[in-house]
Amino acid sequence: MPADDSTPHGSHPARPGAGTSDHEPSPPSPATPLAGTADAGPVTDLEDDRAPAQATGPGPRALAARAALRDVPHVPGAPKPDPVLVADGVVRRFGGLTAVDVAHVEVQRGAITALIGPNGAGKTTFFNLLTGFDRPDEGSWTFEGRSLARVPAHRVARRGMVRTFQLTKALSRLTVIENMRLGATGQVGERLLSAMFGRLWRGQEESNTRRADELLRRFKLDAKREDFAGSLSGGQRKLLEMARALMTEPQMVMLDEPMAGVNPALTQSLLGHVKDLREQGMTVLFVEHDMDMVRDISDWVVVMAQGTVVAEGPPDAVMADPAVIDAYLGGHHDTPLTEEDEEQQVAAAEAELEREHDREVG
Ligand SMILES: Nc1ncnc2c1ncn2[C@@H]1O[C@H](COP(=O)(O)OP(=O)(O)OP(=O)(O)O)[C@@H](O)[C@H]1O
Repeated sequence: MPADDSTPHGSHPARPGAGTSDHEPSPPSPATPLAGTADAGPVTDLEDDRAPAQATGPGPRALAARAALRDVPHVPGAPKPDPVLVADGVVRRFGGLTAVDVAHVEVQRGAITALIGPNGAGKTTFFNLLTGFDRPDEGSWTFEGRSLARVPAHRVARRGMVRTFQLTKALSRLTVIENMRLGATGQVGERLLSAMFGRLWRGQEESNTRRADELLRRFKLDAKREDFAGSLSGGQRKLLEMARALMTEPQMVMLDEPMAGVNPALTQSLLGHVKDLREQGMTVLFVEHDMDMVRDISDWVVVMAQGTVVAEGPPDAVMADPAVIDAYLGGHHDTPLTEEDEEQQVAAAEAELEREHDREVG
């Protein structure tokens, strides 16, 4: 989704690696930051982004999340030992197209789960449904055991499940601190002005500003506090989106393509912050095309294709799964034609040529 897309839905080109952004300052380090960085701890200083990744190893919560998932079968819809989010029979149709048809999926509490799949697989639509930005035709889902069906987005956020929201044009024209304050309402995209000036806001302004400033310091955006959000680099925007999502102190954070448009200079910082969310006890579900990031930080991967979940498992197992390779490359990519098929195809083509010739002649 482009940074200025004002809708929660967008279609995104496939990205084989961390993208670069025109907005981003040029990276001082030529090293590929995603290579060999598994579970480096959170980077706490922008200067550190330019240093080689520290091999600090997985944190205690990362180890716990992986241990908890160790015996979960690698099958679509696999039950988890401690699911925080459970979806059942969620269907979304657009006219004749079934964009989402998820029979059953569970997201493990305290883990980082990646939602991957080829373009058009239904990932963003599923995300929008879960977070109340869109309504399904069928299905139900629960968060912390409570139904979220028909709960609007701002209430979903208040219940502890937030998603990052791309910087819309309107948000780009607000300062960084104003964006953070909007995050405190739990819903950035909706009722922008009433959230800014309404009565809901006034009483809490001071504590919200304190929290906003703390988060800006943590995300190294405090120097940008009064700058227009639109002036930030691609990577800084992603940091702002994440910081803003944390204003409501959520239990679960949904990240929509956190690496899209991020220059390699900031990827370490972003990866560190996502891992840090897990270390603070949050559950993370993210949609991402960048497979290096998926491999690096995920405890579990859910793969969608044509609206359904086609595979689940830890990153390495999932990426070696023929069903996943098929989903990405198309079902017939490596099926060689038999001699019979080939003869039939040649015969059909010759017959078509003959018919065409006959039409032209007579
Ligand atoms: N509002 C809409 N109206 C009509 N069709 C839609 C709408 N939103 C999504 N679709 C269609 O639903 C399907 C799933 O789209 P979706 O964007 O959810 O896929 P995705 O997996 O997120 O893809 P990408 O990785 O490209 O973002 C696509 O065929 C898309 O064209």
